[in-house]
Amino acid sequence: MSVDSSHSSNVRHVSSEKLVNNILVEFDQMSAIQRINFKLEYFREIALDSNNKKNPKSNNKTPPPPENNNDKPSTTTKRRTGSVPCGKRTEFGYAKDFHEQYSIGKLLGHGQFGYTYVAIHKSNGDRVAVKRLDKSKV
Ligand SMILES: Nc1ncnc2c1ncn2[C@@H]1O[C@H](COP(=O)(O)OP(=O)(O)OP(=O)(O)O)[C@@H](O)[C@H]1O
Repeated sequence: MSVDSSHSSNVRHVSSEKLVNNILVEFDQMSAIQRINFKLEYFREIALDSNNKKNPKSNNKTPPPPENNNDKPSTTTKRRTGSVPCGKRTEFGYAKDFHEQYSIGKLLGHGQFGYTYVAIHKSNGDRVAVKRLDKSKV
């Protein structure tokens, strides 16, 4: 499955869109088990991040960062497993111009976080499933 983030009204920069497109092309090539692991890891990241935002000083299970190490920002939510570092810009080598390459077709269905459409590659006719995410929900 692929994901198209451009539906969101608060797209901040092109690199972010590129990252999402690249991640989703990778996702398209994963096996069912890999997709499940990807989703689990993704939602774990969101839960961790949202917990840290809500309770920055709370007594959660994440150990506090070492004090006064150096001037670098804290990395308490460091990724532990998985191959796609959510929130970081990663170059997968795929083109970012999704809408140049694909046209969006009919709606296939929807989940909690967005709607899934058929997308057709404009030059070779390949059909893929594209998930359009509302960024306010992730
Ligand atoms: N490759 C596909 N081919 C046909 N239909 C698909 C495809 N992928 C998804 N769909 C349809 O889109 C619906 C939503 O898919 P999606 O993967 O977003 O579900 P989900 O994982 O439950 O969503 P969420 O994670 O947002 O809760 C599916 O129930 C299915 O009907």
